[in-house]
Amino acid sequence: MKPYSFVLNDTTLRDGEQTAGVAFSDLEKLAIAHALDEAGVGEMEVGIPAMGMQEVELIRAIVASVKHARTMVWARMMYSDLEAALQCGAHIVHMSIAVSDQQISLKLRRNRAWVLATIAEFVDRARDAGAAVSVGFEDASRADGDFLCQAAQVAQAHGAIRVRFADTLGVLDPFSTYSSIARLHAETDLDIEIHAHDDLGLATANTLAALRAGATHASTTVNGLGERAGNAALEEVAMAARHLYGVDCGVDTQRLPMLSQLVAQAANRPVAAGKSIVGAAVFRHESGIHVDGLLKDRGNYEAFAPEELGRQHELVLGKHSGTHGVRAACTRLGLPLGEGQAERLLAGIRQLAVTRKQPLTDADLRHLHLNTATRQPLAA
Ligand SMILES: CC(=O)SCCNC(=O)CCNC(=O)[C@H](O)C(C)(C)COP(=O)(O)OP(=O)(O)OC[C@H]1O[C@@H](n2cnc3c(N)ncnc32)[C@H](O)[C@@H]1OP(=O)(O)O
Ligand SMILES: O=C(O)CCC(=O)C(=O)O
Repeated sequence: MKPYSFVLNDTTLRDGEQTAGVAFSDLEKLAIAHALDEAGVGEMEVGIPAMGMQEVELIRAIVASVKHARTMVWARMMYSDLEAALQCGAHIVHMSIAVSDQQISLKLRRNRAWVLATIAEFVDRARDAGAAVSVGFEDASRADGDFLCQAAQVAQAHGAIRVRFADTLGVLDPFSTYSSIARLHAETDLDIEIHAHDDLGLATANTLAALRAGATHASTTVNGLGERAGNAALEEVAMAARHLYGVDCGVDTQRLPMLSQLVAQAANRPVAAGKSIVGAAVFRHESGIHVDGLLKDRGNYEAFAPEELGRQHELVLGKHSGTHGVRAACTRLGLPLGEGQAERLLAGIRQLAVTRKQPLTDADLRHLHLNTATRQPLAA
Protein backbone atom coordinates (compact mmCIF):
# COMPACT_ATOMS: atom_id res chain seq x y z
CA MET A 1 0.00 0.00 0.00
CA LYS A 2 1.39 3.39 -0.96
CA PRO A 3 1.00 6.13 1.70
CA TYR A 4 -1.20 8.98 0.44
CA SER A 5 -0.15 11.52 3.00
CA PHE A 6 1.26 11.60 6.49
CA VAL A 7 2.18 14.09 9.17
CA LEU A 8 5.76 14.60 10.28
CA ASN A 9 6.02 14.91 14.04
CA ASP A 10 9.51 16.22 14.57
CA THR A 11 10.95 15.33 17.97
CA THR A 12 14.34 17.04 17.73
CA LEU A 13 13.36 19.10 20.78
CA ARG A 14 12.41 16.01 22.82
CA ASP A 15 14.07 12.75 21.70
CA GLY A 16 16.76 14.70 19.83
CA GLU A 17 17.75 16.57 22.96
CA GLN A 18 17.77 13.30 24.93
CA THR A 19 20.96 12.34 23.06
CA ALA A 20 23.64 11.80 25.69
CA GLY A 21 25.65 15.01 26.05
CA VAL A 22 23.22 17.21 24.11
CA ALA A 23 21.65 20.17 25.93
CA PHE A 24 20.07 23.01 24.00
CA SER A 25 19.89 26.49 25.51
CA ASP A 26 16.49 28.19 25.66
CA LEU A 27 17.42 30.40 22.72
CA GLU A 28 18.55 27.40 20.70
CA LYS A 29 15.30 25.55 21.40
CA LEU A 30 13.27 28.58 20.35
CA ALA A 31 15.36 28.99 17.20
CA ILE A 32 15.00 25.31 16.27
CA ALA A 33 11.23 25.42 16.88
CA HIS A 34 10.98 28.51 14.68
CA ALA A 35 13.05 26.93 11.91
CA LEU A 36 11.01 23.71 11.99
CA ASP A 37 7.80 25.72 11.92
CA GLU A 38 8.97 27.82 8.98
CA ALA A 39 10.11 24.66 7.17
CA GLY A 40 6.55 23.36 7.35
CA VAL A 41 6.64 20.35 9.70
CA GLY A 42 3.09 19.44 10.67
CA GLU A 43 3.81 18.74 14.31
CA MET A 44 6.65 18.97 16.76
CA GLU A 45 7.22 17.34 20.12
CA VAL A 46 8.69 20.15 22.16
CA GLY A 47 9.75 18.73 25.49
CA ILE A 48 9.13 16.96 28.78
CA PRO A 49 7.21 19.12 31.29
CA ALA A 50 8.00 16.68 34.12
CA MET A 51 11.56 18.03 34.06
CA GLY A 52 10.40 20.97 36.16
CA MET A 53 9.05 24.51 36.13
CA GLN A 54 11.95 25.96 34.17
CA GLU A 55 11.29 23.48 31.36
CA VAL A 56 7.53 24.13 31.59
CA GLU A 57 8.18 27.88 31.14
CA LEU A 58 10.40 27.20 28.13
CA ILE A 59 7.85 24.84 26.59
CA ARG A 60 5.15 27.46 27.11
CA ALA A 61 7.32 30.02 25.31
CA ILE A 62 7.91 27.59 22.44
CA VAL A 63 4.21 26.75 22.17
CA ALA A 64 3.37 30.46 22.08
CA SER A 65 5.95 31.13 19.37
CA VAL A 66 5.01 28.33 16.98
CA LYS A 67 2.62 29.67 14.35
CA HIS A 68 1.74 26.77 12.07
CA ALA A 69 2.70 23.40 13.52
CA ARG A 70 0.75 21.52 16.17
CA THR A 71 2.75 21.06 19.37
CA MET A 72 3.01 17.99 21.60
CA VAL A 73 4.46 17.44 25.06
CA TRP A 74 5.71 14.11 26.40
CA ALA A 75 4.60 12.70 29.75
CA ARG A 76 4.63 9.45 31.67
CA MET A 77 1.34 8.05 32.92
CA MET A 78 1.74 9.71 36.31
CA TYR A 79 -0.32 12.42 38.03
CA SER A 80 2.58 14.82 38.41
CA ASP A 81 3.60 14.42 34.76
CA LEU A 82 0.04 15.02 33.57
CA GLU A 83 -0.33 18.05 35.78
CA ALA A 84 2.89 19.57 34.41
CA ALA A 85 1.90 18.71 30.82
CA LEU A 86 -1.47 20.40 31.17
CA GLN A 87 0.24 23.65 32.14
CA CYS A 88 2.04 23.92 28.80
CA GLY A 89 -0.85 24.78 26.50
CA ALA A 90 0.36 22.36 23.79
CA HIS A 91 -2.11 21.00 21.25
CA ILE A 92 -1.48 17.37 22.23
CA VAL A 93 -0.55 15.71 25.51
CA HIS A 94 1.36 12.53 24.72
CA MET A 95 1.27 10.01 27.56
CA SER A 96 3.68 7.11 27.37
CA ILE A 97 3.68 3.65 28.90
CA ALA A 98 5.87 0.61 28.38
CA VAL A 99 4.10 -2.32 26.72
CA SER A 100 6.72 -5.09 26.44
CA ASP A 101 6.68 -7.71 29.17
CA GLN A 102 10.37 -6.99 29.70
CA GLN A 103 9.76 -3.33 30.58
CA ILE A 104 6.39 -3.87 32.27
CA SER A 105 7.82 -6.30 34.78
CA LEU A 106 11.49 -5.36 35.02
CA LYS A 107 11.28 -1.57 34.65
CA LEU A 108 7.82 -0.57 35.87
CA ARG A 109 7.54 -3.65 38.16
CA ARG A 110 3.87 -4.04 37.19
CA ASN A 111 1.79 -6.38 35.04
CA ARG A 112 -0.26 -6.18 31.85
CA ALA A 113 -3.56 -5.63 33.69
CA TRP A 114 -2.05 -2.58 35.43
CA VAL A 115 -0.92 -1.20 32.06
CA LEU A 116 -4.41 -1.49 30.56
CA ALA A 117 -6.03 0.07 33.63
CA THR A 118 -3.47 2.88 33.67
CA ILE A 119 -4.06 3.72 30.01
CA ALA A 120 -7.79 3.91 30.67
CA GLU A 121 -7.31 6.06 33.76
CA PHE A 122 -4.85 8.55 32.28
CA VAL A 123 -6.57 8.98 28.92
CA ASP A 124 -9.78 9.71 30.88
CA ARG A 125 -8.01 12.16 33.20
CA ALA A 126 -6.28 14.02 30.40
CA ARG A 127 -9.44 14.18 28.31
CA ASP A 128 -11.46 15.38 31.30
CA ALA A 129 -8.91 18.19 31.61
CA GLY A 130 -9.62 19.11 27.98
CA ALA A 131 -6.50 17.64 26.36
CA ALA A 132 -6.18 15.81 23.05
CA VAL A 133 -4.35 12.67 24.10
CA SER A 134 -1.86 10.58 22.20
CA VAL A 135 -0.77 7.32 23.84
CA GLY A 136 2.85 6.24 23.53
CA PHE A 137 3.65 2.55 23.51
CA GLU A 138 7.24 2.33 24.63
CA ASP A 139 9.09 -0.79 23.48
CA ALA A 140 6.12 -1.73 21.27
CA SER A 141 8.41 -3.65 18.95
CA ARG A 142 9.17 -6.20 21.68
CA ALA A 143 5.58 -6.36 22.95
CA ASP A 144 3.20 -9.26 22.48
CA GLY A 145 1.10 -8.45 19.39
CA ASP A 146 -2.25 -9.39 20.95
CA PHE A 147 -1.53 -7.30 24.03
CA LEU A 148 -0.47 -4.33 21.91
CA CYS A 149 -3.78 -4.41 20.03
CA GLN A 150 -5.66 -4.72 23.31
CA ALA A 151 -3.82 -1.68 24.65
CA ALA A 152 -4.63 0.30 21.50
CA GLN A 153 -8.29 -0.66 21.81
CA VAL A 154 -8.38 0.56 25.41
CA ALA A 155 -6.79 3.85 24.28
CA GLN A 156 -9.39 4.18 21.54
CA ALA A 157 -12.32 3.29 23.79
CA HIS A 158 -11.26 6.04 26.22
CA GLY A 159 -10.95 8.69 23.53
CA ALA A 160 -7.26 8.93 22.62
CA ILE A 161 -6.63 10.45 19.21
CA ARG A 162 -3.51 8.44 18.37
CA VAL A 163 -1.17 5.69 19.41
CA ARG A 164 2.58 5.88 18.93
CA PHE A 165 4.35 2.63 18.12
CA ALA A 166 7.90 3.00 19.42
CA ASP A 167 10.69 0.76 18.22
CA THR A 168 12.51 1.97 21.30
CA LEU A 169 15.63 -0.14 20.80
CA GLY A 170 15.69 -0.04 17.00
CA VAL A 171 15.35 -3.80 16.65
CA LEU A 172 12.86 -4.05 13.79
CA ASP A 173 13.45 -4.38 10.07
CA PRO A 174 11.09 -3.04 7.38
CA PHE A 175 9.29 -6.41 7.05
CA SER A 176 8.56 -6.81 10.75
CA THR A 177 7.63 -3.11 10.98
CA TYR A 178 5.19 -3.52 8.12
CA SER A 179 3.44 -6.52 9.67
CA SER A 180 3.25 -4.97 13.17
CA ILE A 181 1.80 -1.69 11.90
CA ALA A 182 -0.56 -3.38 9.44
CA ARG A 183 -1.97 -5.46 12.29
CA LEU A 184 -2.40 -2.43 14.57
CA HIS A 185 -4.01 -0.54 11.68
CA ALA A 186 -6.44 -3.41 11.12
CA GLU A 187 -7.43 -3.59 14.78
CA THR A 188 -7.92 0.08 15.71
CA ASP A 189 -9.36 3.17 14.05
CA LEU A 190 -6.83 5.42 15.74
CA ASP A 191 -4.12 7.35 13.96
CA ILE A 192 -0.78 5.58 14.32
CA GLU A 193 2.60 7.23 14.73
CA ILE A 194 5.79 5.33 13.98
CA HIS A 195 8.74 6.22 16.19
CA ALA A 196 11.82 4.42 14.88
CA HIS A 197 15.33 4.27 16.28
CA ASP A 198 18.47 3.72 14.25
CA ASP A 199 20.46 1.17 16.27
CA LEU A 200 20.70 -1.10 13.22
CA GLY A 201 20.71 1.75 10.69
CA LEU A 202 17.10 1.02 9.69
CA ALA A 203 15.13 3.90 11.21
CA THR A 204 14.24 5.60 7.93
CA ALA A 205 13.52 2.32 6.15
CA ASN A 206 11.30 1.20 9.04
CA THR A 207 9.49 4.52 9.06
CA LEU A 208 8.72 4.18 5.35
CA ALA A 209 7.54 0.59 5.87
CA ALA A 210 5.21 1.77 8.64
CA LEU A 211 3.79 4.51 6.43
CA ARG A 212 3.10 1.92 3.74
CA ALA A 213 1.37 -0.25 6.32
CA GLY A 214 -1.01 2.53 7.39
CA ALA A 215 0.85 4.76 9.85
CA THR A 216 -0.46 8.32 9.64
CA HIS A 217 2.33 10.09 11.53
CA ALA A 218 6.12 9.72 11.58
CA SER A 219 8.48 10.80 14.36
CA THR A 220 11.66 12.32 12.98
CA THR A 221 14.60 14.38 14.16
CA VAL A 222 16.89 16.74 12.27
CA ASN A 223 20.13 14.92 11.32
CA GLY A 224 18.65 11.80 12.94
CA LEU A 225 19.65 13.11 16.37
CA GLY A 226 18.27 11.09 19.30
CA GLU A 227 18.87 8.42 21.94
CA ARG A 228 21.96 6.28 21.14
CA ALA A 229 22.15 5.93 17.33
CA GLY A 230 19.28 8.37 16.92
CA ASN A 231 15.88 8.51 15.26
CA ALA A 232 14.67 8.53 11.68
CA ALA A 233 16.12 11.67 10.09
CA LEU A 234 13.64 14.37 9.06
CA GLU A 235 15.56 15.09 5.87
CA GLU A 236 15.67 11.41 4.87
CA VAL A 237 11.99 10.72 5.53
CA ALA A 238 10.85 13.88 3.72
CA MET A 239 13.03 13.29 0.66
CA ALA A 240 12.39 9.53 0.50
CA ALA A 241 8.62 10.02 0.75
CA ARG A 242 8.77 12.53 -2.08
CA HIS A 243 11.04 10.51 -4.35
CA LEU A 244 9.89 6.97 -3.63
CA TYR A 245 6.17 7.56 -3.15
CA GLY A 246 5.46 10.98 -4.64
CA VAL A 247 4.15 12.08 -1.24
CA ASP A 248 4.76 15.65 -0.14
CA CYS A 249 4.78 15.91 3.66
CA GLY A 250 4.69 19.70 3.54
CA VAL A 251 8.34 20.34 4.34
CA ASP A 252 10.19 22.97 2.32
CA THR A 253 13.24 20.91 1.36
CA GLN A 254 15.25 24.06 0.56
CA ARG A 255 15.36 24.68 4.30
CA LEU A 256 16.77 21.28 5.24
CA PRO A 257 20.48 22.21 4.97
CA MET A 258 19.96 25.28 7.16
CA LEU A 259 18.00 23.23 9.73
CA SER A 260 20.74 20.62 9.70
CA GLN A 261 23.43 23.22 10.43
CA LEU A 262 21.35 24.90 13.12
CA VAL A 263 20.78 21.62 14.98
CA ALA A 264 24.35 20.38 14.45
CA GLN A 265 25.67 23.55 16.03
CA ALA A 266 23.21 23.61 18.93
CA ALA A 267 23.86 19.91 19.60
CA ASN A 268 27.62 20.31 19.21
CA ARG A 269 27.45 17.35 16.82
CA PRO A 270 29.03 17.99 13.41
CA VAL A 271 27.23 16.36 10.46
CA ALA A 272 29.30 13.64 8.76
CA ALA A 273 30.38 14.65 5.25
CA GLY A 274 28.62 11.62 3.80
CA LYS A 275 25.36 12.02 5.74
CA SER A 276 22.58 11.51 3.21
CA ILE A 277 20.76 14.64 2.00
CA VAL A 278 22.59 17.16 4.21
CA GLY A 279 26.24 16.03 4.39
CA ALA A 280 28.75 18.46 2.87
CA ALA A 281 30.04 15.86 0.39
CA VAL A 282 26.91 14.13 -0.83
CA PHE A 283 26.83 16.04 -4.12
CA ARG A 284 30.62 16.04 -4.55
CA HIS A 285 32.03 13.92 -7.39
CA GLU A 286 35.60 12.93 -8.14
CA SER A 287 35.62 9.52 -9.85
CA GLY A 288 36.48 9.80 -13.53
CA ILE A 289 33.60 7.69 -14.81
CA HIS A 290 31.04 9.51 -12.68
CA VAL A 291 32.31 12.97 -13.60
CA ASP A 292 32.39 12.06 -17.29
CA GLY A 293 28.81 10.71 -16.96
CA LEU A 294 27.60 13.84 -15.17
CA LEU A 295 29.23 16.11 -17.74
CA LYS A 296 27.43 14.23 -20.53
CA ASP A 297 24.06 14.23 -18.74
CA ARG A 298 23.55 14.81 -15.03
CA GLY A 299 20.81 12.18 -14.99
CA ASN A 300 23.54 9.56 -15.36
CA TYR A 301 24.56 9.95 -11.73
CA GLU A 302 21.80 11.91 -10.03
CA ALA A 303 19.27 10.36 -7.61
CA PHE A 304 17.52 13.72 -7.26
CA ALA A 305 18.44 17.29 -8.10
CA PRO A 306 20.59 18.95 -5.41
CA GLU A 307 18.74 22.17 -6.29
CA GLU A 308 15.76 20.73 -4.37
CA LEU A 309 17.88 21.42 -1.32
CA GLY A 310 19.29 24.68 -2.64
CA ARG A 311 22.52 22.82 -3.35
CA GLN A 312 24.60 21.99 -6.45
CA HIS A 313 26.81 19.25 -7.80
CA GLU A 314 30.48 19.88 -7.10
CA LEU A 315 33.12 18.33 -9.38
CA VAL A 316 36.53 17.95 -7.76
CA LEU A 317 39.91 16.51 -8.73
CA GLY A 318 41.55 13.70 -6.81
CA LYS A 319 43.11 10.26 -6.96
CA HIS A 320 40.20 8.76 -8.93
CA SER A 321 39.79 11.54 -11.52
CA GLY A 322 39.86 10.89 -15.28
CA THR A 323 40.92 13.11 -18.17
CA HIS A 324 37.37 14.36 -18.88
CA GLY A 325 37.21 15.80 -15.39
CA VAL A 326 40.69 17.30 -15.75
CA ARG A 327 39.74 18.94 -19.06
CA ALA A 328 36.50 20.32 -17.58
CA ALA A 329 38.36 21.81 -14.60
CA CYS A 330 40.99 23.40 -16.88
CA THR A 331 38.27 24.86 -19.12
CA ARG A 332 36.55 26.33 -16.05
CA LEU A 333 39.82 28.00 -14.99
CA GLY A 334 40.70 29.09 -18.56
CA LEU A 335 43.82 26.91 -18.61
CA PRO A 336 44.69 25.74 -22.15
CA LEU A 337 45.86 22.15 -22.50
CA GLY A 338 48.71 21.12 -24.79
CA GLU A 339 49.23 17.73 -26.40
CA GLY A 340 49.20 14.98 -23.74
CA GLN A 341 48.98 17.53 -20.92
CA ALA A 342 45.70 16.22 -19.46
CA GLU A 343 47.34 12.83 -18.92
CA ARG A 344 50.46 14.43 -17.36
CA LEU A 345 48.24 16.54 -15.12
CA LEU A 346 46.34 13.47 -14.01
CA ALA A 347 49.55 11.80 -12.85
CA GLY A 348 50.41 14.89 -10.80
CA ILE A 349 46.86 15.13 -9.41
CA ARG A 350 46.99 11.52 -8.21
CA GLN A 351 50.34 12.04 -6.53
CA LEU A 352 49.19 15.18 -4.73
CA ALA A 353 45.80 13.73 -3.72
CA VAL A 354 47.47 10.88 -1.85
CA THR A 355 49.58 13.33 0.14
CA ARG A 356 46.75 15.78 0.77
CA LYS A 357 43.93 13.31 1.47
CA GLN A 358 41.44 15.88 0.22
CA PRO A 359 40.33 17.23 -3.16
CA LEU A 360 42.78 19.52 -4.98
CA THR A 361 42.20 23.27 -4.91
CA ASP A 362 42.12 25.53 -7.96
CA ALA A 363 45.54 26.85 -6.91
CA ASP A 364 46.90 23.27 -6.91
CA LEU A 365 45.58 22.74 -10.43
CA ARG A 366 47.11 26.03 -11.65
CA HIS A 367 50.45 25.05 -10.17
CA LEU A 368 50.36 21.57 -11.71
CA HIS A 369 49.24 23.07 -15.01
CA LEU A 370 52.32 25.31 -15.11
CA ASN A 371 54.56 22.37 -14.28
CA THR A 372 53.07 20.12 -16.91
CA ALA A 373 52.91 22.64 -19.76
CA THR A 374 56.32 21.29 -20.86
CA ARG A 375 57.63 17.85 -19.96
CA GLN A 376 59.61 19.09 -16.93
CA PRO A 377 59.57 16.98 -13.75
CA LEU A 378 56.93 18.01 -11.21
CA ALA A 379 58.00 20.43 -8.50
CA ALA A 380 58.17 18.80 -5.06
C1 LIG B 1 12.08 5.86 25.60
C2 LIG B 1 12.09 7.29 26.02
O1 LIG B 1 12.74 8.05 25.37
S1 LIG B 1 11.16 7.76 27.29
C3 LIG B 1 11.65 9.42 27.60
C4 LIG B 1 12.87 9.44 28.45
N1 LIG B 1 13.35 10.77 28.67
C5 LIG B 1 14.00 11.14 29.77
O2 LIG B 1 14.16 10.37 30.69
C6 LIG B 1 14.56 12.53 29.78
C7 LIG B 1 13.99 13.43 30.88
N2 LIG B 1 13.92 12.76 32.16
C8 LIG B 1 14.05 13.41 33.34
O3 LIG B 1 14.27 14.61 33.45
C9 LIG B 1 13.82 12.57 34.55
O4 LIG B 1 14.11 11.22 34.26
C10 LIG B 1 12.33 12.69 35.06
C11 LIG B 1 12.11 14.11 35.59
C12 LIG B 1 11.33 12.41 33.93
C13 LIG B 1 12.07 11.69 36.16
O5 LIG B 1 13.08 11.80 37.11
P1 LIG B 1 13.03 10.95 38.49
O6 LIG B 1 11.67 11.11 39.09
O7 LIG B 1 14.18 11.35 39.30
O8 LIG B 1 13.09 9.41 38.06
P2 LIG B 1 14.17 8.60 37.22
O9 LIG B 1 14.34 9.23 35.89
O10 LIG B 1 15.43 8.40 37.98
O11 LIG B 1 13.44 7.18 37.08
C14 LIG B 1 12.33 6.99 36.22
C15 LIG B 1 11.07 6.66 36.98
O12 LIG B 1 9.95 6.78 36.06
C16 LIG B 1 9.25 5.52 36.00
N3 LIG B 1 8.67 5.41 34.68
C17 LIG B 1 9.31 5.26 33.51
N4 LIG B 1 8.44 5.26 32.50
C18 LIG B 1 7.21 5.42 33.04
C19 LIG B 1 5.90 5.52 32.52
N5 LIG B 1 5.70 5.48 31.19
N6 LIG B 1 4.87 5.69 33.35
C20 LIG B 1 5.09 5.74 34.69
N7 LIG B 1 6.30 5.67 35.26
C21 LIG B 1 7.34 5.51 34.45
C22 LIG B 1 10.34 4.52 36.35
O13 LIG B 1 9.79 3.30 36.71
C23 LIG B 1 11.04 5.24 37.50
O14 LIG B 1 10.22 5.22 38.63
P3 LIG B 1 10.45 4.30 39.96
O15 LIG B 1 11.41 5.06 40.78
O16 LIG B 1 9.11 4.24 40.57
O17 LIG B 1 10.97 2.99 39.50
O1 LIG C 1 6.43 8.17 23.34
C1 LIG C 1 6.80 7.04 23.56
O2 LIG C 1 6.16 6.26 24.22
C2 LIG C 1 8.09 6.57 22.99
C3 LIG C 1 9.22 7.20 23.62
C4 LIG C 1 10.50 7.02 22.90
O3 LIG C 1 11.16 7.97 22.61
C5 LIG C 1 10.96 5.67 22.56
O4 LIG C 1 10.40 4.68 23.02
O5 LIG C 1 11.95 5.57 21.81
